[in-house]
Amino acid sequence: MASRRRKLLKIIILGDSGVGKTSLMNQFVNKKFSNQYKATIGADFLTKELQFEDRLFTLQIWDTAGQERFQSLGVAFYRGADCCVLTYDVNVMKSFESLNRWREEFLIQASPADPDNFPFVLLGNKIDVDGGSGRVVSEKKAKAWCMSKGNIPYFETSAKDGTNVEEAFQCIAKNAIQNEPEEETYLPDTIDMAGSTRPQSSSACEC
Ligand SMILES: Nc1nc2c(ncn2[C@@H]2O[C@H](COP(=O)(O)OP(=O)(O)OP(=O)(O)O)[C@@H](O)[C@H]2O)c(=O)[nH]1
Repeated sequence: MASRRRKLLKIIILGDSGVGKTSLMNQFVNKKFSNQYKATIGADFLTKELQFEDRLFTLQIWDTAGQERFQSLGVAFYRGADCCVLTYDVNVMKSFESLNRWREEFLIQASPADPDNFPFVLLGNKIDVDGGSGRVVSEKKAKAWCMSKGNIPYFETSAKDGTNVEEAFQCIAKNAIQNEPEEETYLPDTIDMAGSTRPQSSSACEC
């Protein structure tokens, strides 16, 4: 039987410590959420398969450490990324103010061929907290920032109740697919990736 090949898409999630990067990834891949906080050390990834227009893809989603003392990622880690997900907490102004730094850091480390057109997606997380009464970053302010950076797609999410998580990752996948060059990285169908989960299928979005 002919082996079908899956194209590998590398997604990197960046943002301040505690904004919910790990939780967003777990909600998307495993449909699970935990209230407990466990700091990410270095980076960790989960994978998920998806089908888009008759082609199979494997999303390799890298969750990185927000805490400076746990950041130990070199240039090699960032290279080859197909989409970068910037994340902040809508209830914490400092996490929003850090976005410029995270974006710059990514562009320096990954040095994409066309930095002006590299796909970023912004997630404003924890919109569920206190029914939204404690938020300090308005949607308008976040969208203005996105516009100033070349119209980055923006989603307001809750990793806790799942609001917009599927939609956001569909958009992330679509942007990653569009960014992937003709020379593609493929995975054989039989590969067993350490640390990965058994993914579910889904299709990409219109974003
Ligand atoms: N209410 C609420 N809590 C959340 C949400 N997302 C994450 N949390 C909580 O926020 C805390 C931090 O979440 P993490 O996902 O570990 O944050 P992180 O950005 O990965 O943190 P680092 O590993 O330090 O970079 C945990 O206690 C989560 O349960 C959300 O959407 N709503």
